Amino acid sequence: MGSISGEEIAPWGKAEGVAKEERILVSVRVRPLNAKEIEKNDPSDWECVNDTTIMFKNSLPERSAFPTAYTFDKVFGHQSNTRHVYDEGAKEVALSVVNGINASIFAYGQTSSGKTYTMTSITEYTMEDIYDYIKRHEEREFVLKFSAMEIYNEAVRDLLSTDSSPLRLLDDPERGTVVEKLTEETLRDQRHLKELVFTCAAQRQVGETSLNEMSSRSHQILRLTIESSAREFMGKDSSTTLLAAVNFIDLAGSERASQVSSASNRLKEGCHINRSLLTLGTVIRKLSKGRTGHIPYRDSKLTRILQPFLGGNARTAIICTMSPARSHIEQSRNTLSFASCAKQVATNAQVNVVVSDKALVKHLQRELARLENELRYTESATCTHHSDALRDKDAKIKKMEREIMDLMQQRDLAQSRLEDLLRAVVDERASRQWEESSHSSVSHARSECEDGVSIYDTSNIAYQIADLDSSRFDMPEERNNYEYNIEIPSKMKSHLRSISSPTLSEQILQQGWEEIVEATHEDSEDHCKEVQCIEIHAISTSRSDEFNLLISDGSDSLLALTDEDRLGDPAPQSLGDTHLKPAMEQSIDIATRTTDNIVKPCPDSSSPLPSVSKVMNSGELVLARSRSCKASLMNTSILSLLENVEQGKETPQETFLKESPGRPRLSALRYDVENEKHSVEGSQASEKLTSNDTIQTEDIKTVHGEADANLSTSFSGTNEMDECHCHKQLPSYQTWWEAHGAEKNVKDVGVEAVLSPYESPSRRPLEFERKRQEIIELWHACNVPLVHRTCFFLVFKGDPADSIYMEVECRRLSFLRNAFSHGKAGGVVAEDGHRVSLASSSRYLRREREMLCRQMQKKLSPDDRVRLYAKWGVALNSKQRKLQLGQRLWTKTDLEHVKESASLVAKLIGFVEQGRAMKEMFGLSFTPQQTHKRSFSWMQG
Ligand SMILES: Nc1ncnc2c1ncn2[C@@H]1O[C@H](COP(=O)(O)OP(=O)(O)OP(=O)(O)O)[C@@H](O)[C@H]1O
Repeated sequence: MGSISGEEIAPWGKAEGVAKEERILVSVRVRPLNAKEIEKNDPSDWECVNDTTIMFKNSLPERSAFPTAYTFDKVFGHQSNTRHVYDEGAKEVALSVVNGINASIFAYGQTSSGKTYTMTSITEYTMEDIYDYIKRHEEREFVLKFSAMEIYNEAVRDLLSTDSSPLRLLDDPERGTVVEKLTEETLRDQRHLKELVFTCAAQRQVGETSLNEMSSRSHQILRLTIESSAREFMGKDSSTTLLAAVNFIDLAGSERASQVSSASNRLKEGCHINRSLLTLGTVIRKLSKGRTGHIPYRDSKLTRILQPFLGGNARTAIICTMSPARSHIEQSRNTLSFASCAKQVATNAQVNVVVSDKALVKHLQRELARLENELRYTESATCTHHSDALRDKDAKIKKMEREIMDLMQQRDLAQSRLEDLLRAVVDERASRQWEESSHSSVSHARSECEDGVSIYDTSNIAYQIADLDSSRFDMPEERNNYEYNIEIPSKMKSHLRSISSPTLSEQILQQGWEEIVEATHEDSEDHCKEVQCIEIHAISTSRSDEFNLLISDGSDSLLALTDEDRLGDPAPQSLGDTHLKPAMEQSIDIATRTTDNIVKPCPDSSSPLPSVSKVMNSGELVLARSRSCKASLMNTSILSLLENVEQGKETPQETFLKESPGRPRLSALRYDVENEKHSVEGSQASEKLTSNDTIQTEDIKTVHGEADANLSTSFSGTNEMDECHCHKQLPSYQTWWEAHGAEKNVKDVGVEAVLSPYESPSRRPLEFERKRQEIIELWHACNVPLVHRTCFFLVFKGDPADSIYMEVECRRLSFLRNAFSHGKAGGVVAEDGHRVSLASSSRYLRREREMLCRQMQKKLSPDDRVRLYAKWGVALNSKQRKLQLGQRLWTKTDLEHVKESASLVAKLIGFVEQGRAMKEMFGLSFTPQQTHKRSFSWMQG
């Protein structure tokens, strides 16, 4: 140190922009006791024990908060001269300016501590060294500028101007705070500089204080700005300029105003001085803790102007001056405390390189070219990546298109095969039926039909073909509960219309429909269980004297019985006319081909055929449908199950099995019989039937015998089809159905429904989930009974063969919901004139929940109930807990809730899954059947 050589200067441009963090260089200078202090015998309490440590000589009182020793970068005792202070405590920092680094040298201390004394000399030494450096570096051209200002009473004054009016501070986006109109003299030489410094000293505000006759009452800032450029490159594109400034800051005294006994203007100065110094102290303290948070540079003009030199882009040295006298102990401690804080402050000085316009343009052009290169490389890399990705995607798309084509071909093939199969089945059956019944029954059956014969189709698709062109649903008057109907598929209808014999049409339709169902199932063997059983019951009603030829299972046949029938009118013992016998025998044959679990319903000995013959002979018959076993299940098994549940009976699995797929009539009878017990209109016939609960073929015989007997007596000879029955009592349920868009909804339920959504094996699980969720929401929307929901939910679990049932359930529910929502606020009108509405179904739901509550008492142990209350969020200390639990079931549509609800309801009703038979029971029971008034039909009002 001590001199500046060319080597000390960073190579031009190399240090450009490189910030170097370093701490402020802090030194303390203790002046000698002055004359006054000596005169007052004010002892010196401070001793510089070495060049970095100063100690308080006297012992401190106990528990004193003040340290006895302070360490700084440099400590100068009273014997140190200013040259030494400069060399050790300021020179290195100050001369950074010639390297393009900003620098500032502060003098801080109380009045009369020697700030001006020290700073004046340091400024002078620095100037000398700078000019010395310039002399030794002729290869560079230097431009020196000098400016000076003072901040007096928070006003900035230009010390190089005679105009003492305060200057404004401006915020420049590039240069920071700038003093407006501040004179900046370009120095001609060193002497010029000395003159200016002298001028400043003369201009500076001084006054007398109790401690200093020539006290500097302002903060003085002398600024020397140095620009330097290598002469070699000057005027060339590559020329650069170093630009930096060094500040010499002689602060005003840091003492308290009270310590300065002076005139009133001194007190005012003190306030302003202290304000600036207070802010300076705060800034230094905050900077000493890091640059986090707000630094209040703008709180004073001093800190605002010096902001770049305080913890910023500058090297900084602070020389703290102090008096050793005991009388100034407090101020000395304050000074040392400030110095300690300043010691922690770090700055980030960097070489400030000014680039010429030409050089700047060149530099920017180079930078632009570099960036463009980078961009091109990135783009090409990205393009390559994208084109690869696109190729992959194209390949995938092509592969998927091929797969789609394959699947579509498979679908078309399957569809074509199915249609062929259907056509073949229907044709075969039609021709067979024709042959078997071609003797005489055809013409007779036709005449019967033309007279108003009502036919139920086999698949529980009830329709009436009194007029084939306008088939209507048969809906006996006394019915007040309904299930849904499904329209016959259009293909089947057209076949039906093409066949002249209604009886055959009915049978063909029946069998054809079953074939459709069979065709949609992978295992067609299972569907051979679907029994066609023709039973003929002659029914006479006292009101209408109508004759119905019923092809029916036990359920419907019983339901079709009028009061008079049930009262034991003798059945005809023989039938003279056997027009329908071949057809019925055929049906019976089919029935006998059923699997073992199906009770053969029509043994020869007790076949209803004689009765049928009799009825047919009368010419006043009602042809009831030959219903397959599956048709009966919906009306029988579940309903009987529910009835049993209500009556506290268990429904053992084996019983259910017996009653479900293979014993349609018996289960129906049993159900009806039990219902009849509760019916106001309980009949004698029913009572007879209740005497036998065991499911035996004999029962069936008995039942049929009874029925036949009834039929014989009810045959009272009316040759006309009751108009009322045909047009009023059977008020075109189909018309109602069609009017509500049901035909459109359901007519294609069969084949299309099976083919479309489930045609792709990969889509089946997804499609099933979607369909099931749709159904769940429709149940919710239509207030479908919980038992129905439960059974359906538990039965259909995604087997591919379930598709038709799911589709049918979905469509009929959609129809119902639409009917409810489209101007059917009062509900939909069933053909018997009863209104079925959301309100009525809601009432039913309420009753159903009450029923389930009663089951909870019977089926669940107290522990089970407590567990369930906890699970379902029913407070244990609340009242009517079972009812609360019941009311929580099936109230949401999320799958988890539905599963839980179904599980609990199934337990309560003793539900046991019955496999395919159970499904069929759901799938094809679409007819708006009247069941019993106490049935659980979910359309019940
Ligand atoms: N180190 C020193 N050696 C000898 N004399 C000194 C020293 N320091 C200061 N003095 C003398 O002390 C007196 C006060 O010094 P100076 O004016 O520099 O104090 P100051 O801190 O600037 O006071 P103020 O804040 O009131 O301006 C001067 O007469 C000066 O000559």
